[in-house]
Order: sequence, then C-alpha cells, then structure tokens
Amino acid sequence: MSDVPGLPSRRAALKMIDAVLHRGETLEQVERNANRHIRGAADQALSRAIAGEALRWLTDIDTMIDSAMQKPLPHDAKTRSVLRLMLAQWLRLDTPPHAVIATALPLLTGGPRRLAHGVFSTLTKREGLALPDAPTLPEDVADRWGDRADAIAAGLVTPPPLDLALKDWSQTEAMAEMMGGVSLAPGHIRLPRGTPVDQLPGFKDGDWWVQDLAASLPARLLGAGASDSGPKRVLDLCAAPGGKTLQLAAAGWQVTALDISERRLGKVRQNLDRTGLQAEIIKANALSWQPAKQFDAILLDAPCTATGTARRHPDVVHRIGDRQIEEQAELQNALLERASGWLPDGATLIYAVCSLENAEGIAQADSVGLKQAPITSNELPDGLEPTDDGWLRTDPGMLGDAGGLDGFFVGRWVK
Ligand SMILES: C[S@@+](CC[C@H](N)C(=O)[O-])C[C@H]1O[C@@H](n2cnc3c(N)ncnc32)[C@H](O)[C@@H]1O
Repeated sequence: MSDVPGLPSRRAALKMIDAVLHRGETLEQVERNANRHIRGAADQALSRAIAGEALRWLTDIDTMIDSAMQKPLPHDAKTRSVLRLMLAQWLRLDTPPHAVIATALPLLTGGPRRLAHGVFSTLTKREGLALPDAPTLPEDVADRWGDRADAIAAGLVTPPPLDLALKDWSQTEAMAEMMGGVSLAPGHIRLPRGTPVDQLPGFKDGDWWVQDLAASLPARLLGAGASDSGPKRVLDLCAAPGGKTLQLAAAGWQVTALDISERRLGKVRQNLDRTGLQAEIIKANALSWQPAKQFDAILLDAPCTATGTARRHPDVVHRIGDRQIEEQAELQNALLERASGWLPDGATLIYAVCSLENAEGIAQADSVGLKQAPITSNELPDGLEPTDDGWLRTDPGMLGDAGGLDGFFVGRWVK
C-alpha cells in the first residue's frame, strides 16, 4: 500500500484527525507520532497541512459530504474521515482531483472505497461548489462566542503569519528591513507564514524569539523594569516555555520564572541560553508554593483552553467544550487568588489567558478583589483598543488586514 507516492502523508493526516476528533488529543501531540515513518520535511509538512485544513473547515466539509449522500455517514466512519482529507486537499491545497483520488483512496478498500470515490466525484462535478469566505464554527462554539463569533471566524481562514519579538527594541526598524518584514509595535516583526525560523538572521545569536503579537502584550503592559533603586522584581507565574520571561528580562526586570513542568522549564532554560538573558527558575506548583521574597509585579499567564490560538491550532475548536472550560476556570481562579495574596501594597498584577471564553477571561477578572489599573489605548499597538471597562480582549479577527493576532484576555490591577 505504501508504494503509492504521497500515500504516507495522507495516512498520517488520517491518524491526526482521528486522534483529535475521537480521542481529544491535540494536533501538536499527535503530529510527531503520526509522521514518524515519513522522512522528508516537505511530506511531514504536507500531512500536517492536510489535517489542519480538514479540521479548520470541518463543519463546511461535513456539510458538503452529507449533501452528496442519501443516508449520512456516521461521524466517526473512516470513509467520512478520508473524504474530509480529500476535500481539504482539493479545496484548500489546490490538489487536482485525480491526484487526490490516486493518493487518498488507497486508504480504503471495497465498498467504502467505492463510496468515497462516488461522493468525491459527485462533489467535484457539482457546479459552483465552494467553501464559504470563513469557516463555519461548530454550533456550541458559535453559541459560546455569541455576537463575536462571526468576526472571530473571519480571522480563522488561514494559519497565522510568523511574529518575532526582539531582544533589543532599538533594532526594530533595521531588522524588519533586513528580514523583509513589517513591524506593528516596537520590538515586533511580522514575516509571511511558513518562513523557516532557524534560517533567519539572528536566530543563533538569540536576537529574537517567536511570539505572537497578542502574546507579547501582557508583559508590555508592565513597562520597563529599571528603577532608581535598581531592577524591579517580577514573578512570572506559569512561565514556560518562557516567551514572557524573555520579554521581561530584556525589559530590565529581575525575573523569577515559576512553572510546574520540569520538561517545559527546560525550554525556558534553552531560550535563556540562546538569548543570553537571565532569570531565576523555580519548578513548583503555584497552588502550594510560597514566595520567600516580595515582588513589584506578578504576571500570571494562566493555563487555559487556548481557544485564542485557533488559527494555528484548528483542532482546538473541536476538542474544547464546557467540561474543559470549567476545569481551567477553576484552576485559574485558584491561581489568581494565590497571586493576589502575594502582592505587597503598590505592586501590580497582570492576568492573561490565550482564551476566547468569557469564563476564563472577564468572569475571572471580576473575581479579583484588587483595584483595577485600567489598560489604556496608548499602551497598545495601533488598531487595538481596550474594552470600555479597561480590559484587553484580542481575537483573531482583529488587525485582519495586517494578518490578525491570537485571542487573549488581559487584566491589570494594583494592590
Ligand atoms: C499558558 S502556559 C504559559 C506560557 C508562558 N507564560 C509563555 O509566555 O511562554 C501555562 C503554563 O502554566 C503551567 N502550570 C499549570 N499549572 C500550574 C501550577 N499549578 N503551578 C505552576 N505552573 C502551572 C504549565 O506548565 C504551562 O507551562
């Protein structure tokens, strides 16, 4: 069966979407395992792209499949999954129908193979068949996102561009020009998606790290760490893999980076080594740890459902439901309570989540018993505004003409 060129990529893509849809695994978790028999980087990227596009457009692709059948295929039928891959390749990756048939149909045999061939041929011959302008969200997701749903979906059409955060902001203009990118804020450079990261100038020297513009905003809202009496202290709570640790260290803060995961803290160490920046690292559970010193600021970038990253992780809208949101909200609430309790008078707390769910954003912010320090427009990149209540809420539909940004909720308080 693997004699057919291109078949291993399709087989890997099938494994990926099945693991996401039927076992609730993340595309990222399953990708390495599914691709383990594929040698070339291009073929590995292809299987990820097929699975990613099938998941991004799943609701619309399923509607098409159902429209070509008298009796709908069960949701978990292999024939449906193979058809999802076939339609994603044809409609999103511009693979000609005969090549789709040659590379994907061998995943099936007998009756299911004939059925998939029939349905695909019917759809390819249908006049004017096309995907909508933006992916249709699953019903429960659209309900949760309410009147923001259409605007968010408009930002989910393609994977995101590549955003870099610079160690030295004074180099922004020069580096943007050298790399052929654009800058939407000091210290930020945006490059076309698919740019190979390790071939960009300055990677080995640690001049920058990959970080979505939205993910860089919480640390920006703390400002510079230098003061007349020396560097101010910040606790980066839930720090790994360290994007915000690097930002804070580069902004002159004396950083303590705490995380529960030793494996993920390894990434923080690697990132610090590469960039030559410094931070104290603590492996601990924030729910039981007690600080031995006081901090001028705490940045809590809490664990969350990460629905704000749906552009780069299109699996998230199919994996996350009320149960996961409740679990994360409970943890966020407990973490916020601890962080608030550690602040001395005059210190600042920032709470951030890359989630679009109200239960993880505004509902958590409302539970904090400190004085809010409202976020203001002049602290944000052009085109972004805080909410009327002084919170920051970004979503993938914002800054659409410039390539969008991840969804985040950010709140700020002082004690
Ligand atoms: C959203 S990620 C943090 C991303 C990070 N701030 C950055 O900018 O790269 C959330 C982190 O919370 C950590 N975490 C989850 N529960 C924790 C706990 N009880 N105590 C400490 N860290 C925890 C996870 O290991 C994960 O690394």
